[in-house]
Amino acid sequence: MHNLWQYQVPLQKYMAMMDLQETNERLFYKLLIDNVEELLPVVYTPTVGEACQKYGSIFRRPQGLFISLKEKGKILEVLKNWPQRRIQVIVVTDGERILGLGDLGCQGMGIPVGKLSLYTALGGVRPSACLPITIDVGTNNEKLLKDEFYIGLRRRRATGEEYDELLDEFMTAVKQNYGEKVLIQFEDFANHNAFELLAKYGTTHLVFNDDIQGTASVVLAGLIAALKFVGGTLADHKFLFLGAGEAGTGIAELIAREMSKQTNVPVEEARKNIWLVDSKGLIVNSRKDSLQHFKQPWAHEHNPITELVDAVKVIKPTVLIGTSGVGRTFTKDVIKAMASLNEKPIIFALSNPTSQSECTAEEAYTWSQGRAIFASGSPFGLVEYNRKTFVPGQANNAYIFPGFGLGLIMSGAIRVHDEMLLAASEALASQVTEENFNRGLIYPPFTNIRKISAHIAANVAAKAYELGLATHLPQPRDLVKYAESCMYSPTYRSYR
Ligand SMILES: NC(=O)C1=CN([C@@H]2O[C@H](COP(=O)(O)OP(=O)(O)OC[C@H]3O[C@@H](n4cnc5c(N)ncnc54)[C@H](OP(=O)(O)O)[C@@H]3O)[C@@H](O)[C@H]2O)C=CC1
Ligand SMILES: CC(=O)C(=O)O
Ligand SMILES: [Mg+2]
Repeated sequence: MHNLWQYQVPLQKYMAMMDLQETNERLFYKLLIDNVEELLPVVYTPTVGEACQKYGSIFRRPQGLFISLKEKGKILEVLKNWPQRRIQVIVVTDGERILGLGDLGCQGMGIPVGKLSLYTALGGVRPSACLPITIDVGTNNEKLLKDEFYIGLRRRRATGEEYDELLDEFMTAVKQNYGEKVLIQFEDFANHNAFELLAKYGTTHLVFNDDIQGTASVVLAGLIAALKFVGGTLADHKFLFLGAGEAGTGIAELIAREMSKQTNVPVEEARKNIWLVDSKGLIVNSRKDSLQHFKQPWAHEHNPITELVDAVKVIKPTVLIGTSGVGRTFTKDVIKAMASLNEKPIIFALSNPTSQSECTAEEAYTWSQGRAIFASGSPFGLVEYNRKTFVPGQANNAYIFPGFGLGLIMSGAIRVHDEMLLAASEALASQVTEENFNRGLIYPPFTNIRKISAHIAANVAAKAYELGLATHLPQPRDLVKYAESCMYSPTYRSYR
């Protein structure tokens, strides 16, 4: 830590951490686990975003496997080049939607690398069982195509059949090489591929889309905890989203399912409490014909509204969630409108990295006169307002996927089921202690994350057994203890 503190610039700290991961993996994980709150923003959002943007010029060595269009027909051979054989989790991206930073092509590799280091540090999956993969089908980022340090194919993105065939060969090769119990986490694909990949491979492979499913689970947990402060059940609340893509519609659907479960109303009915705004305005029935399929369930009967602030005033949400990838879109007028409608407005600005956050923590607290229940995707520090200290929450899927993955691995699950996402949410929400609530927290601190992950893993595994999707039999009696016993720990022996 003393060495790291020599660096002032976050990107330099990131590079120092990546060097450490390469040269002394155990120390890297020991450091990350023991200093998780300080180092998460270094190896993960926001710094990993900058690292991806500059990946070509800070490149030292490949940290994961690159599979490009040039390897078509040989993907199985490429997989066999990876030195580790017993892989349990693959995080794969094609780099088209890296955080809220857009198409970063092959430079998106920073994301699978970062996510997998959290699988180990936060969820205890062995580092050697983790495989980061970037599929290089080109990039439409003109700046990168002209950048002399760009590390990927210099061509525009493959689409249609060319893309589908490469992905299909990849998915088949993974199953052939590692069996059906390897977890494939799709990460930061653009939504025109993400939903289809999940639907296509969800019935044949153990796949999980972190942006759609992991985000939904973490936000639902935060909302369940937030109800302690605002009162009522989910069904008593009205939700408005800015952004109707993977994160937005994924969260909306899980909330609707939980509502439907709690109140015994059909999910179609529950959806009516949830409204979404995209780049063209409120999603309403009159737009139905031109909407992508994942937006269709949210096209309710209403007049068109283009401005968010007007949508807030008319829809009167109690919860406002930002999943637009565009920074500073929760303006003073928007937050003030939320605060005039609600005693305690729930405001989540989920877009990453910090530059893309819909508002800052300080803005949310000051513009709501200290009444907002606020969480963001990237971390914000404490905020002082009116002689009170506010602790913003971090609603990031990093709370969920490490424990979720561990639960799948330890039960030998062969498919992911939506019920498991609800199980993960409930486990996370249950880990918020009375003491946390007294400090105004809706998420437990990351310092306890390994214990939290063990609880999430246990709940997810229990669901896998209940649904008959687990293959590791018999079911262990104490799943939390079993989860803890499965976790990799970078311990140092004492020779004294
Ligand atoms: N906190 C967390 O754990 C997570 C955060 N995220 C963050 O969420 C953001 C979005 O990700 P994702 O859902 O995958 O991206 P998508 O591209 O799938 O969706 C983005 C959505 O935002 C809409 N949008 C874009 N610009 C505007 C605007 N100016 N006003 C209103 N709506 C707008 C788009 O509209 P249209 O459809 O019309 O183009 C689209 O519906 C990213 O920044 C990402 O980092 C994602 C996953 C997890
Ligand atoms: C956190 C995350 O997965 C994202 O911003 O895409
Ligand atoms: Mg992501």
